[in-house]
Amino acid sequence: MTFVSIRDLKVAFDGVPVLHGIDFDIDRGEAIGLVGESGCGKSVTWLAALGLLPGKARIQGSVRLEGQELVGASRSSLERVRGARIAMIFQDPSSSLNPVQRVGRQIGESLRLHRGLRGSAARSETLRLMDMVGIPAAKSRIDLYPHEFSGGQCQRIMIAMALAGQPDLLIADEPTTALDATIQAQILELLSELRRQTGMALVFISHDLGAVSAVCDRAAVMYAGRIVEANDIHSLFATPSHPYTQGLFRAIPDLDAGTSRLRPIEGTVPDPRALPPGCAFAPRCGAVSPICANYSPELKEQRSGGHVACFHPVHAARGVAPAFQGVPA
Ligand SMILES: Nc1ncnc2c1ncn2[C@@H]1O[C@H](COP(=O)(O)OP(=O)(O)OP(=O)(O)O)[C@@H](O)[C@H]1O
Repeated sequence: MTFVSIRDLKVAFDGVPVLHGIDFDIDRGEAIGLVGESGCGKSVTWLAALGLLPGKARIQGSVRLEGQELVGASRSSLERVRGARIAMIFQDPSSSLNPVQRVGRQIGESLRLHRGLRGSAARSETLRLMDMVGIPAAKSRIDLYPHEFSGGQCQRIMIAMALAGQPDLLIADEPTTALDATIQAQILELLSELRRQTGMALVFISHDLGAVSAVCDRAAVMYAGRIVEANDIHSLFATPSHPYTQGLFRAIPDLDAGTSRLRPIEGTVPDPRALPPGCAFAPRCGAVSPICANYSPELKEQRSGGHVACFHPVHAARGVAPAFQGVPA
């Protein structure tokens, strides 16, 4: 049975569609990246799946976790899934950690909630988790408050809280965006290592193709509430086919060639209330033709593998090495 299966997932706020029918599967233990500019629908996809959107959101379609339907599931069954089967970490740990509660207590609370651990069992498991996520001298720091840790260490504590429920799937929503480059690389390395150790699957949400390539097996590129390209990470980097994916690659600073090679995609993601009639990327696309202005292309499997939603996909090798292919040891 497919581990996670998302079919025709749609979300609208106050009657305005922001997600237009998302389809994808995740295998057990797989790491999948969701990439795209701000506002493309990366976060809404998962908040919808976990029942975390506000009441005004209208959700249609299906998200199944090993056959269990999550869309429309009762609050109590979603509460059982959250944390224990699917955990989520966010960009800014300081807004998710309670500033007036000791970190050990916060991790312990997750252990009590999801695994029923209390007292000395919870404390020793908290220490083990702090150690696992690389907090040095955990024994002497378990009773400190969040402000006594650095930003990178707070993100590690958030990861420890997420792991407390032994989830089968961790959703990391821009987990490194607020961190500087060295700490970012360390957190990416930690996520990859934890995935190897625990066998959990990972959804890594990011603007940053380089970071996605460092941790993911596969990636889906989103634009204006749709998946426009999906492929294994190697093929996506070698032969990006959608003009938007190509644009994202051109926007990566190429340190070897100097910053003059950086070419941002002109224009902005359209407002969901004023989407163009055909392909939503058409107004920004260099390969646009009349058909693009009138019809929205479907996501189709390509002969070369991978899926692309474009009337004019490109099938040439990119020939440019990604700026960031791995993390330093
Ligand atoms: N609670 C909400 N009410 C109304 N609109 C919302 C709400 N949450 C998200 N949206 C809209 O849904 C669309 C998708 O947002 P989403 O947060 O999923 O984008 P994203 O790709 O994750 O961007 P970012 O990288 O900035 O988080 C955007 O147009 C956003 O304005």
